[in-house]
Amino acid sequence: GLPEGWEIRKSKTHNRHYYFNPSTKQSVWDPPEGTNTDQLKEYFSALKEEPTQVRAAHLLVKHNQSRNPSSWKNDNITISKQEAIDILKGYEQRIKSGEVTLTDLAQTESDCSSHKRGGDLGFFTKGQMQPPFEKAAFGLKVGEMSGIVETNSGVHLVQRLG
Ligand SMILES: N=C(N)NCCC[C@H](NC(=O)[C@@H]1CCC/C1=C/[C@H](COP(=O)(O)O)NC=O)C(N)=O
Repeated sequence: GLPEGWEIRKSKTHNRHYYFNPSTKQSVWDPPEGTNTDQLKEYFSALKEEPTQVRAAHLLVKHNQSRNPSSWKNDNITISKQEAIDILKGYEQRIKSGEVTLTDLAQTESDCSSHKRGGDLGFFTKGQMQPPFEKAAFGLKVGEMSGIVETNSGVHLVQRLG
């Protein structure tokens, strides 16, 4: 709901939002002339729903294109990305059927060192994890599990814990 050319920025120093116009380089604290204040209110209330940090567990299957194709399980991972996806699809079905939990399966099957903690990565804010993983984790409700997420580490299932 901002007039053409304006965008909302978050000031870290003042921990509040301001309005910036990249072409004129103007930055102001109050919404510029012509702002649709109802839409602005909706924007900020939606923003409040998005958490600043989440806690998530993941089950990672690495493959031969992974940035670090080795893990506690296997010091030389050679399976293809498609094979990794097929394996993860199998895990996904078993978790969805209620046969096992992601946490249990991650303990023995995840190629991440977090397997020791059932895949639990603890709380993290934006900017810490690779973007596709962050996008998936922040888009989940607590308890919800993602579909297959691809990062440079490999392919993952992600479950939000908190
Ligand atoms: N802040 C916390 N708890 N730890 C730092 C995480 C650093 C972050 N890691 C990831 O994004 C990958 C994908 C999601 C989880 C994750 C775990 C990777 C996967 O294994 P790797 O590809 O490294 O061999 N193992 C650890 O980092 C990154 N920016 O690289």
